[in-house]
Amino acid sequence: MKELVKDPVERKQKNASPLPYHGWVGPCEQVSLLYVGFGVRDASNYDSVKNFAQLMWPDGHPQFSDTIHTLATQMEELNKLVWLMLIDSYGLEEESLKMIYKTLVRMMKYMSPSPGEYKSGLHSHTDKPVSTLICEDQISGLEVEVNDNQWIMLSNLSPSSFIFVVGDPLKAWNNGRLKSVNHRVMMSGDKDRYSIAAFVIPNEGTIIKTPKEFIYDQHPRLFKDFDFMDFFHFAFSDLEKLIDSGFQDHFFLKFRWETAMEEGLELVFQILASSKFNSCFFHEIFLYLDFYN
Ligand SMILES: O=C(O)CCC(=O)C(=O)O
Ligand SMILES: [Fe+2]
Repeated sequence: MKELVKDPVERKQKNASPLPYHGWVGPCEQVSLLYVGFGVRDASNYDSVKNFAQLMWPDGHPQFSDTIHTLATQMEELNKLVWLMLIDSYGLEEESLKMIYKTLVRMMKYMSPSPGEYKSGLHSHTDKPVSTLICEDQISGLEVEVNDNQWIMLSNLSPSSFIFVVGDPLKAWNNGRLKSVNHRVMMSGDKDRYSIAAFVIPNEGTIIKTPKEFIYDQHPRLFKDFDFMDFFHFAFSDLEKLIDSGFQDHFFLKFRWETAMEEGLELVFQILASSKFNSCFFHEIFLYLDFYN
């Protein structure tokens, strides 16, 4: 990533895409003067990563391609695991959350602000992809809105922590039971922050539908079926919509990769099965969930 950021602008501009938030974004007023991000669509496919690397470096940087491809593949698996936990906790069939998608990997650098400053690195937003996994390089900065305008910073994450963020389409899928959290990046101190996020981007033509099991008298349908790509383009067509999309509220789940299988699954099942709770600590696992019932 450090090498990428040093590339000349003309080369970074080659990381372009017709899809929103898929390409290079340099420091700018709309996002943040501290933000730099690169995107690799379909990053669990080796050729996509190789194509990206060939655009960025004359020698194609095989080590970069191998690393990002491996990471993307594993993050994709981890995301599938979380989806399975969700489906299972609701007692649904796997089919109920099945879609064809690509994993978009974004590599981000947030530059440290001037001494003494506490400055935005990424404006507050909810995620438009179905779900997101984020890992960071030990420099904190990611904040979550837990109540109206009350933010908590996710700090001291272990190097093996991943943060799972529910996107607006996942909230729509389960009729608003899971909340898509409003989050942002705030920078202070003298160290730059690096993070990598894997986003689930359904293929063209995917319709997000709420299964009938989530719709009943006390919880009438909240969202119409919608075409993911239409929504995605619409959400990015105007930055204001991103900042205040009305999809606020919370669902945040952070857990250790290694423990996810054993303790994590168990715990998540238990917690999802019970309805009244706000937060819960268990070993390295932190869950922040807020159900409306
Ligand atoms: O870099 C991070 O920690 C968060 C990035 C993020 O929220 C996003 O790209 O949607
Ligand atoms: Fe985000």
